[in-house]
Amino acid sequence: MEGEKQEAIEKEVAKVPDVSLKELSRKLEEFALERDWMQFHSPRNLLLAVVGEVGELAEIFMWRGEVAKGLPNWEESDKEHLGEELSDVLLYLIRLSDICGVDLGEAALKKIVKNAIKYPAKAT
Ligand SMILES: Nc1ccn([C@H]2C[C@H](O)[C@@H](COP(=O)(O)OP(=O)(O)OP(=O)(O)O)O2)c(=O)n1
Repeated sequence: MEGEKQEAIEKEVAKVPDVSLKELSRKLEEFALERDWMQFHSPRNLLLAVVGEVGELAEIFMWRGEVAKGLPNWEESDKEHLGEELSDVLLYLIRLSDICGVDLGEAALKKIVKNAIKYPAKAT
C-alpha cells in the first residue's frame, strides 16, 4: 500500500484508541447505509460471509505446519494480511449479530459467566 494511504489509515485509527463492539457496529451500519448495501445484509448472506472469511483466514495458516505463538518468523506483510482476515471475520460477525437483533457484547459477557459456572477453576 502506498505511504500516503497508509498514513491516512493510521491517522483515522489513532482517533479511536480503544474501540468497542458498539462503535464498530455503528461504523459498519453507516458503511452499509452509505452504499445502499443494507439490502444485501440479510442474516443468511452475512452468515455465508462469516464462513467465507473464516475460510480465507484458514488459508493463511494452510500448509505452514505448526506456528509459534506471536508468529516470530512471519513477514510483516503476512501479519498484516492475518489482521485483515481476522477483522473481516469479526466485522461480519458483528453485522450478523446486529441484523439478528443480538447484542454481541452483552451475549459474550453472559457466555463468559456461564463458562465459568460450567468449568469452575480448581480451588488451590
Ligand atoms: N456487501 C459487503 C461487502 C463487503 N463488506 C465489508 C465487510 C468486510 O470487512 C469487507 C469484505 O470485503 P471483500 O468482500 O472485498 O473481501 P476481502 O477484503 O477479504 O477481499 P478479497 O476477498 O479480495 O481478499 O468489506 C460489507 O460490509 N458488505
